[in-house]
Amino acid sequence: MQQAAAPSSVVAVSDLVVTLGGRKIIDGLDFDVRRGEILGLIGPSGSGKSVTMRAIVGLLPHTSGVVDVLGRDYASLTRSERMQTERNWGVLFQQGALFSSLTVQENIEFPMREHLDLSPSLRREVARIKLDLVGLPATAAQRYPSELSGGMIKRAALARALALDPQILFLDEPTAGLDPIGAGKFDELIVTLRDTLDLTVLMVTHDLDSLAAACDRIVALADGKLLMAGTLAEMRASDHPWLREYFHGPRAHNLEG
Ligand SMILES: Nc1ncnc2c1ncn2[C@@H]1O[C@H](COP(=O)(O)OP(=O)(O)OP(=O)(O)O)[C@@H](O)[C@H]1O
Repeated sequence: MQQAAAPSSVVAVSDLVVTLGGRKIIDGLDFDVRRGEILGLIGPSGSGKSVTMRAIVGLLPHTSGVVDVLGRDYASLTRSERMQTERNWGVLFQQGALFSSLTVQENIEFPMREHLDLSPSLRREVARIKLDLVGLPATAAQRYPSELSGGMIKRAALARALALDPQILFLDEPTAGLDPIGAGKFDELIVTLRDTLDLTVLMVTHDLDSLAAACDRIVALADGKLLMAGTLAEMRASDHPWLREYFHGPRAHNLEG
């Protein structure tokens, strides 16, 4: 059954089914992302978190159901309407997915070239502002991704995701591969950006510290279905075996007390 998007929903996923290679990966999923929140998407490995994110941003087709972004059903849009809608979101893929043959500056400029009609000098200027926003020095602009640390790659990819001043950020495991201090700083950066740029954020994560430090709400998936949606406190109070193990297991010691 399809649900009407709540007024505050920036993303509303209704009865989503995604079938890949003949297998139902997402199986009747419902959840929404509310304006201004940072929503953490969790679940066991292979439960369909990345597929869900890719289906929302139109990189994977869905078999049935509705993905409504900013009040529009993405699947029903024309090509030019999709281009317009895509300007409203930025995506940070796992491992950053920067173009290795382009400098950081060129990577950040890439979405601007695709979507905006800016002069080269204005593009350069905007790219420098985005670099500054994510806490990278101006000297990083001329470097290639292979010359950056893992943390710098994440920040550069975040700068690229912010290139078009999006309303929504989609982040796929943003702190994976970062040391705990770097991961903590990245969480802080996401919260600061959300607050200063009025962003709404959907973050796929396995990182319990990120859930505690950055996320307002959490959606848990299992086998492509919604397990539970709620706050960290509500998740921690759940009796569901996977949620109990996840939120009260040995790795959850920072959340205790
Ligand atoms: N393009 C594809 N074609 C076929 N199957 C796919 C494709 N992409 C993902 N899958 C399958 O879909 C399932 C869910 O994958 P997904 O990457 O969404 O999991 P996840 O919850 O993000 O896992 P992890 O936490 O390990 O990153 C997996 O079984 C995966 O093999």
